[in-house]
Amino acid sequence: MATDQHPDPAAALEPGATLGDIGEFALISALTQRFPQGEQVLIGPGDDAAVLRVRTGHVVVSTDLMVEGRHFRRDWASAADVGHRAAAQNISDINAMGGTATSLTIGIAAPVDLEAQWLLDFAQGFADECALVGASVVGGDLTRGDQVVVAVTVLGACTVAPVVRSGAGPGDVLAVAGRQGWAAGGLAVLGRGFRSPRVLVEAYRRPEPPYAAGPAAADAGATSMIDVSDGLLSEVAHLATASGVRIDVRSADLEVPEPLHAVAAALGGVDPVGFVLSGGDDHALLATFPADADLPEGWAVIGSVAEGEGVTVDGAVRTGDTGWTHF
Ligand SMILES: Nc1ncnc2c1ncn2[C@@H]1O[C@H](COP(=O)(O)OP(=O)(O)O)[C@@H](O)[C@H]1O
Ligand SMILES: Cc1ncc(C[n+]2csc(CCOP(=O)(O)OP(=O)(O)O)c2C)c(N)n1
Ligand SMILES: [Mg+2]
Repeated sequence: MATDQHPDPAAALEPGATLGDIGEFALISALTQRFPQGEQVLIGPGDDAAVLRVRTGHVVVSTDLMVEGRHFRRDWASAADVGHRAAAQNISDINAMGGTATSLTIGIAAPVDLEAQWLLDFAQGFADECALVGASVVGGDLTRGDQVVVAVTVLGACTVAPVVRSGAGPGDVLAVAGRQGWAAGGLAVLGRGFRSPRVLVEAYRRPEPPYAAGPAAADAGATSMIDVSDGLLSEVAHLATASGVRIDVRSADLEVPEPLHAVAAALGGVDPVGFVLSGGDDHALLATFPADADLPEGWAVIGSVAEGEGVTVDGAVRTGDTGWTHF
């Protein structure tokens, strides 16, 4: 529902045309034309704020930033990949509460000499990822910056009570859903200047969070849940701390895909399980369930919850990397 319509500059975009060539309002128009509006949207992009219809008694909200050079590199991923990732990492936080994303806003800072096509491809990737869960981009902001920075806010809804980090209890099992460690393998490969194994590089560029697994876990009685953005062990530690329990991860139960073995060998014989234990960026889900719960499809047990505190791997505290930290 854009009210400030301009001709779509993508239709006649000169090759290499920059943001400076196109101008702010034509760019906003071109961006919003890529964002279809769902039936929950009463007023979408184009006014001072969006207006949404709320179906449940509560709204789930999360926000995440992506900074060029830190979360992505334009020479390592296409604009569409970065768009997919920006949407995915936000939608995943709603998934990790057991909810479903409904609407997102997207703030973008970008250099004046950035190719306009990059921004439009980014928007298309973002919109395509949102479409996987039926969410709409309902607004945003556009400003000049020295590097590309993307700030996304996502709103969602839960049909049952949200699954928080603090509900794990002794006797529960720890389970994972989705790929874990693949993106870290891809990042390691790109960091060494290689482009294969392709499946890992693609996993880094475009994560595939298990969007159905969050609501399914909530329905199945999950006692706590979190998504893996930083690293499996550091996210398990968040569950353990918030819940006041000790969580043990059984390394033999972790799936280590074949390409990770190949990368680990190529990197001089490092332990491939390390990618799974401390890798981020895949947005797998971790949840605890009562021991007698029927785990929904896609979930696999990888550990157990006991009285105490902290995280152990095979009963021992693991020294070394547990996940990404910014400071
Ligand atoms: N600048 C901030 N102001 C307020 N709350 C914040 C800020 N940064 C992080 N938080 C909150 O701290 C919690 C942990 O943040 P974070 O580690 O980024 O979680 P996630 O991995 O789910 O994105 C979240 O509830 C988040 O909303
Ligand atoms: C170019 C590049 N270098 C390194 C990484 C790895 N990396 C950067 S931030 C991050 C953790 C997740 O980001 P964060 O901002 O902490 O997300 P949040 O936990 O708030 O969801 C990881 C694994 C990357 N994705 N891209
Ligand atoms: Mg965050």
